[in-house]
Amino acid sequence: MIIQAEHVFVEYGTSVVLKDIQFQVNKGDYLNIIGPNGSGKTTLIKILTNLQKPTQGKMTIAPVVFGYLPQHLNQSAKLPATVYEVLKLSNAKRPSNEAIDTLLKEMEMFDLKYHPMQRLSGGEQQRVYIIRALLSNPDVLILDEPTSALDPNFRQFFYSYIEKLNDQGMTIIHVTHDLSDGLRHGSKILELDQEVKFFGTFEQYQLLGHKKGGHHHHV
Ligand SMILES: Nc1ncnc2c1ncn2[C@@H]1O[C@H](COP(=O)(O)OP(=O)(O)OP(=O)(O)O)[C@@H](O)[C@H]1O
Repeated sequence: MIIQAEHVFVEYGTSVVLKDIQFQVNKGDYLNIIGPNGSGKTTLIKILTNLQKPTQGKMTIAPVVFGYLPQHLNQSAKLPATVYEVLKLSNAKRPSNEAIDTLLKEMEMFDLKYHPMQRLSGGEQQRVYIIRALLSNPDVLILDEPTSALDPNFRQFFYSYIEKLNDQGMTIIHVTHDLSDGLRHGSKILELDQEVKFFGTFEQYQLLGHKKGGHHHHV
C-alpha cells in the first residue's frame, strides 16, 4: 500500500472542497484522477505531495520517492538556463550525464541540450520537465495534465513510455480531463466532484456505461 485516504476532508472556511474521500493506491497501480474544473483534483495532489494537510481525516503515505510533473510550467522556463542546466542543477539527485543524455535521446531532445529554456517551444519545455521528473527515478510518478502542450505523435509516444515504466513497477498517478489519454487495461479511475463519484477499475467504469473518451469537460 502506497497511499491510503480515510475520510479525508478539505475545507476553506465554509466551502468544502474535498468531502469524505476514501481510496487507496498500491504499488504498480496506474490511477487516473478525473473530474471537472474545480472538483478538487489539484487539492488532492497537494495533499499527496505534502504541500497541504487535510482539514479532517487521515492520509497515509508510504515513505517512497515521489516524482511530480506539474500542470503549469515552471517560471524557470523564462530563465536563461539551458536544458542541460535545468536537468542537472535543478534536480536534488544530481543525475549523471549519461542518464541525462539517454533520456534526451529517447525524448528526441538531444539536439537541444545546450539551448536556453526560454527559446524552446511550449511542448519542448514540457518534454524537459518530463525528463527532469524521470531523472529522479521516482517510485510514484504524478502527472498533472502532462500532455496539454504536446503534439499527438509525442503524446502517443509519451503514454507508451509511461506504460513501460508502469510495467516495470512504477506507480503512476495521472490527472486528466480526457479519458482517451493514458488509459490502459487494469488502470484504475478515481472520479472526483468534491466527493468520490467513482473508484474502481476502468473495466468497471465502462460497465457503468461510461465510454473511453466520452468524459468531456470544459478545460
Ligand atoms: N487556497 C484556496 N482558498 C479557497 N479556495 C480554494 C483554494 N484552493 C482551491 N480552492 C477552491 O477549491 C476548489 C477545488 O480546486 P482544485 O484546484 O483542487 O480543482 P481542480 O479539480 O484541480 O480543477 P481544474 O480542473 O480546474 O484544475 C475550487 O473551487 C477552488 O476555487
